[in-house]
Amino acid sequence: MPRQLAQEVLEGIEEEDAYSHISLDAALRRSNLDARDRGLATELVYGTLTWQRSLDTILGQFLASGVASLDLSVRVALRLAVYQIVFLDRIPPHAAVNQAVEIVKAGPHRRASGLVNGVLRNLLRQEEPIQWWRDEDRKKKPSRYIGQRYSIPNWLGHRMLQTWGLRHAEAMAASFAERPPLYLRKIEAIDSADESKLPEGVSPAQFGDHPAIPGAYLAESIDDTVRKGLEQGEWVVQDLGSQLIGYYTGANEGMSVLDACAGLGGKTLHLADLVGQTGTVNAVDPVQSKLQMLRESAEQTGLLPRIATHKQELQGYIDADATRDAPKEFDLVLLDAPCSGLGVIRRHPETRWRREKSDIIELAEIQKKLLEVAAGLTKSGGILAYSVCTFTREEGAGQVASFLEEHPEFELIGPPTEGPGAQIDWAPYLNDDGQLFLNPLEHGTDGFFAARLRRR
Ligand SMILES: C[S@@+](CC[C@H](N)C(=O)[O-])C[C@H]1O[C@@H](n2cnc3c(N)ncnc32)[C@H](O)[C@@H]1O
Repeated sequence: MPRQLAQEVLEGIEEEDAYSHISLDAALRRSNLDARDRGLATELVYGTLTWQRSLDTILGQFLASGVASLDLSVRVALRLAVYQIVFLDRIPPHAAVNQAVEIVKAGPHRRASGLVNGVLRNLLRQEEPIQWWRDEDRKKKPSRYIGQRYSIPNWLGHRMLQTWGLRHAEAMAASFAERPPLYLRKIEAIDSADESKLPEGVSPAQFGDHPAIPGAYLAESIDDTVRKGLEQGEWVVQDLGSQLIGYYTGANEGMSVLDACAGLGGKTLHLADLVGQTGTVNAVDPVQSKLQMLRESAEQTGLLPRIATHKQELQGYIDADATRDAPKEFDLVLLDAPCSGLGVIRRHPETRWRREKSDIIELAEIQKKLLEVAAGLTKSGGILAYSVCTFTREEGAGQVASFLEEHPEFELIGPPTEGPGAQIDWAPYLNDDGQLFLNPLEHGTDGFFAARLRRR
């Protein structure tokens, strides 16, 4: 059953451009799989999507006409089986082959089951170690080498190479292919570090021997106790990097905050926590379904009274009818801008195959426009915090540098020295300019960039 579920989810992702986390969540909710099988189905979906390029290279060695010529359901069944055979060691290879053959027999292309059986049996018969990259490319064609070995497009390999050099780029690319840890945030736990009541398998999140991040916890899995805590709104699932952005903004008791691109509200809830009962958070996003989910989580966690939502493009927030009476100047504006999302490809592996090089330029243009609007909504003496979940310079440090050139009324400042964010030892997370740079290799978090600007 878990393989069948993974097959259906993967077909949907490719056929309908669906998002992996949304499709998988929905399929798991419809199924009656137990915790172990849910774990396997999740591993199969994310692993197969992440390693798709490598799986296709391996399959190409056994298919005269290549992988692209196969029908979708056959291609997916083969990828799933190869992922289990080559990348997982707890599944007997023959079980993976038999399941793939059964899945194809039950599908629309049952005549291809012989081909599937033949290809996979040939793979099992292979005596040399399976390799999906060429060692000699490391020196001669390093972008291709990184792309092939770590299953990313060559252009992305090239980007990483330009940013970090070969050795570091390789380590980064490897870390981007790993499964991300599960982080939780305890609601209203900013000042409490009561570890005695933690459920089993949940421990405070910290970097090396630096002090633990208040309210942040690492969980081995979502067991019944954690699930209950999530349902009762005591915890939320939130990556540690995203939690650090909340603290980095400098949000503090009593502030009026604008969360200019609120989305599902991961950061909105944290900001609402940080501003306390006397503060407010206005959350803007053009997508109604996201704001609806934001409101549901805010209700569940008891934070809704501090939050106002506005279904609006930020550009329209300033003068639209719907927001005529809403505040137009804030102590703190967080612009968590739409971006290429290359820092979160562990969680959304399909991004690797959907993003194109040209997207980065287009997104940087959008971010530039949004920054202009966000700046206009920041009070004199107030803070404009800018963040993206990617590592490209155009969308991060480069974007901020060109904003500062055109806006002498803003200055770049380091991490907060007051309020809850001042409790954090920021040294391990900052670049030379005091901007936040987080990544899975060094910090175990998703990849984020953030900068804090003060209106003079
Ligand atoms: C990076 S996501 C935000 C993630 C969110 N802050 C969180 O922590 O969960 C960017 C969001 O910007 C929204 N967006 C896109 N264009 C926008 C615009 N013109 N004005 C405001 N929000 C916009 C998207 O709908 C998306 O939800």
